Order: sequence, then C-alpha cells, then structure tokens
Amino acid sequence: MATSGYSWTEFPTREALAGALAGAVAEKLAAAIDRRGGGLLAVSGGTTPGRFFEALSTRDIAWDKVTVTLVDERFVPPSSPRSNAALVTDRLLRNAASAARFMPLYQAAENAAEAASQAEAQLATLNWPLDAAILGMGTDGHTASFFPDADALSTLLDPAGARAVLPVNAASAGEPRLTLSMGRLVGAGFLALHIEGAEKRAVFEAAMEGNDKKPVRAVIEASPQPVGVFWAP
Ligand SMILES: O=C1O[C@H](COP(=O)(O)O)[C@@H](O)[C@H](O)[C@H]1O
Repeated sequence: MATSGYSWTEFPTREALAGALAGAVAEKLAAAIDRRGGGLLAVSGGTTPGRFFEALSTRDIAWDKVTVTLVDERFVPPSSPRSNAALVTDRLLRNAASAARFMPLYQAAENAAEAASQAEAQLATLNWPLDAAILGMGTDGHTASFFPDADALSTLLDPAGARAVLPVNAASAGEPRLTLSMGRLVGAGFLALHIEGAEKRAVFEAAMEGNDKKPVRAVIEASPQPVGVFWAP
C-alpha cells in the first residue's frame, strides 16, 4: 500500500518490525553524526515502542553524539508508571545507547503550560531539525499528544506554528500533556509511524479514507515527505 503521503511496510512479527525500525533509525543517526557531528532523535511513549527501543539500544553508533528527546509526554514526574521519560530511560538508554544524552519534556512546573515553556527553552539549545522522529498512534487516532478532543486542536495541528513544545489539554488524555509541535515533527529528516495490531491498522486506514480527519492524518498530510508507516500484527 502506498500513497504520496505515506509508505506502508508490514512485517511478519513485532520483533522483525523492531529490528527493521531500529536499523533505519540507527542509519539516519549515523549519517547525521557524519554530516553534522551529532544526531537528534525524538521518540514516542506508551506501550508500543519498548521492543524497538531495546533493538535500537544495541546498535553500534556513536551514541555519545546523540541527543534523544520525546515526541510527547504526560504531565507526570518520571516516578509515575505513566511517564514516557521513564520508558525511554528503562528500555532505550541502556547498552550502547546509555551514552546518549536525554532531554525530557517533563519539568517540575506548576502546570503543563509552564512546563512547556521551560521545555521549549531547554530544547532551543539543540541542533534542529530532528534527524528522526518516531510517532505512535492511539486507537482514537491521536498521535504525539494531538488528541481529537484537545483544546485548540487547530493550533496544535498548525505546521507553521512558532512553538517547539506545546501544552495539551484533552478530556480523553488522562492528564495534561506536553507535545512537540507539528512543525518540529514534520521537519524531521525521517518521520515514521510505528503501529501494531489489527485494531490500529483499521483505525489508521479509516483515518486515511474517511471524512472524519483524525490527527494522525493531519500529520501525514502536513509532512513534506512520505511518512514511513511500520506495521506488524
Ligand atoms: O499516550 C500516548 O499514546 C500513544 C500511543 O500509545 P500506545 O500505548 O497505544 O502505544 C503514544 O504514541 C504517545 O507517545 C503516548 O504519549
């Protein structure tokens, strides 16, 4: 399956997907290190990326020249089982990848808006654009923290917005969120969507075909290059 907006690659197993995605990301990071002296990677949280993180963590690249940040984060401290930062620390920043620098989005601020401003200031020190960004997707069609019921969704989905990090409030999200902006995500040299299982495949296909535009489709449509969709049953 392929459109101008995305390329679809399916794998027989989740392990095979994790290995292939890890290989593709490691290649992009190694090329960035050669080209500009360092690599910048943004990864998603949730339940899906653990296997991919473990595969990537063993890839032999100059991890001491790589900065890892998050596509999005729940407004919870790293001690929370819902922390995306904790997932990255436990499953990615190990083995060879323990040498990477991690820039979390969560800040111990009074609220998500303040945390987003603080994260924005910290991320301004990085060497943009992202070399690779790996998105996930929820069964509601959200990706990053672009939830279908988020306040000011059109602002969140605006690729021309000036911000790098935005606060998100959505009733369905569980807690306030922080997300990289659409502009920073679709500016990545390599943008992939990692989804697994029949339900997410059906959600993705419906989002791409239906009139009810889900946020995942907005990202695909905003991307100047085809998004690589990696799927396994
Ligand atoms: O809340 C989130 O959900 C999505 C999808 O998570 P999954 O558990 O269905 O894999 C994830 O991509 C995002 O980073 C996370 O904050």
